Amino acid sequence: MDQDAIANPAKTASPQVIETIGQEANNALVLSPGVTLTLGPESLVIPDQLVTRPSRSCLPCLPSIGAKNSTPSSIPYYNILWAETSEDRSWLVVDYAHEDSPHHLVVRDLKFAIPAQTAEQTDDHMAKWVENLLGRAYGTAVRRKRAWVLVNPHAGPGGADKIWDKQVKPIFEAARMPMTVVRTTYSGEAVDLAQVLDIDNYDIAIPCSGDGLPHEVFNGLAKRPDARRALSKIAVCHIPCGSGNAMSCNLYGTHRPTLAALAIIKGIPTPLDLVSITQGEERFVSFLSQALGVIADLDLGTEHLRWMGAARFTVGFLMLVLQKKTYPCDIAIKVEIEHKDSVKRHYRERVTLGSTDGEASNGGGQSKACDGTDADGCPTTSSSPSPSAAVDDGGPGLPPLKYGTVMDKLPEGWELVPYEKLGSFYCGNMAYMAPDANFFSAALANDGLMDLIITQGDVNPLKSVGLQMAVDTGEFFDSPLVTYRKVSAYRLIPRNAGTGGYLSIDGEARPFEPFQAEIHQGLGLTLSKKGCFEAPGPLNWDKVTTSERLLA
Ligand SMILES: Nc1ncnc2c1ncn2[C@@H]1O[C@H](COP(=O)(O)OP(=O)(O)OP(=O)(O)O)[C@@H](O)[C@H]1O
Repeated sequence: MDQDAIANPAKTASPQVIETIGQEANNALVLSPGVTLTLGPESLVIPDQLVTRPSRSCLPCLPSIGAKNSTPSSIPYYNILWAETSEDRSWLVVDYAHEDSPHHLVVRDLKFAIPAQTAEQTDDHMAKWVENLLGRAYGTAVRRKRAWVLVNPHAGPGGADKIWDKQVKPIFEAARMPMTVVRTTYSGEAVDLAQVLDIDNYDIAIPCSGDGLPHEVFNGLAKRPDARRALSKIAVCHIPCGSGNAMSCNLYGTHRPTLAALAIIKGIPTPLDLVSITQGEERFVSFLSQALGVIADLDLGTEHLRWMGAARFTVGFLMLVLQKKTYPCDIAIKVEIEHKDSVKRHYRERVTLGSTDGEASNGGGQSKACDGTDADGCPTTSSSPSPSAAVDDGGPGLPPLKYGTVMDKLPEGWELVPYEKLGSFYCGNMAYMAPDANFFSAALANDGLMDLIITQGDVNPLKSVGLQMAVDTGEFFDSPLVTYRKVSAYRLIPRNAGTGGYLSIDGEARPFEPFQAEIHQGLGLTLSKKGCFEAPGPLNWDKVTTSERLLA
């Protein structure tokens, strides 16, 4: 076969009717003798004749020349975005994402001609082959999800417009996703837009932003008269363009926009717990975290140090711990799992071990809130509801509040405990709060529980620094300086409310005033890679088994 024919199989002298090979009828697509596209176990195998390798660079430290235009010898199914034939079946196009550098993916087409002589069974075989390929590429993920995209041009360090245009949009286009794109023009616009969104026209919402815009989208959906349907119909996703990007880290295990885009294309629906917050007369939802104390001050109180870049957090942290700053407040907590060992056990029981590769996944869909005494030994949630609490009437709006609002009398059975020397109150719904900041390592997507961390402020500064470093090493959970509990509701009253202070909810500043929180299991919807968070879980959580065995 001459070189030209290899490059363009349509030019082969004697066109071949496409045939099948062996028993794997729909796995092989023969383009001409010896040129076969094969559906392998994990990837699409490209015949040697179509593989083009980049020329090697003269210096090992430089990328190979033409790397972007090369065709690999196989394409993992996960990277395949779409495949289709032209109407006359003379062309087959396979679109795929190719990670040609550690920093981004490039979308490219693989085009080649099918021999001219096509019979009816050829058409049929080809359609089946393409369907087979797409089936392997998408698994149970919905193809061509209809996306409502929001781009915040001011997110994080800037550049969300460019990230969207240059890196993300081409990948979504290659996956043939129908899209409506909106560029936000003012703060709060995403709330307004989500409130009136025609939810029957879309499957997913994709903020290209920090964590602020997903917070707004959840809240816009939550404000609708049909809030429950809207929140369970529209999967709120995230393209990371901010500086923290917690949502993307947890759901897709990355803060790189192109990898997040691919994870969204292949993502599977995952119910997500949402937390109702009441403050004054207001009720809104939180999907990520609530913080008061050192963490909130670091997040919101170091704006004046922004010129330092990421160093502002280190400098701000050192300033706070040297002052041994404390944040006196009163807190009533509806604790569901009190001890760290029980938290680990709860986590472990909801994690399913991958049967073949041993990979752990905290399989959210099966999880169940501890709302009664069960095998876990979880305490019962027997507190009497507050006067304004209502029985869930199954109405279309947000679920009624079991424990009323912050304006109500304290629910029966709740006790306000004084925390004179609080260092940090940090409540989380997801594990990572930023890349490499896995604060809530036992968090599950929809166990109907919030993870609550409390630390004291009057700690030796060196110990505080060590504690911060323990977040990086994964030893934070086990630190004796950390109280880690699973809770379903709480009320927090800062002592010096109204005097200025920082309260951060999903990373956004809220008035430094009393508020109450209550979780709703699986009220929201998102897409994740495996139906759970991409976080490793508490260190040594398997050791619980050993101690339990010893106890037994
Ligand atoms: N066009 C706009 N002009 C001003 N503010 C906007 C605009 N669009 C969105 N916003 C607001 O920007 C705020 C922050 O958004 P977002 O989380 O996307 O970025 P970020 O806070 O910079 O991210 P990070 O906290 O990770 O650095 C949100 O409250 C949102 O309402």
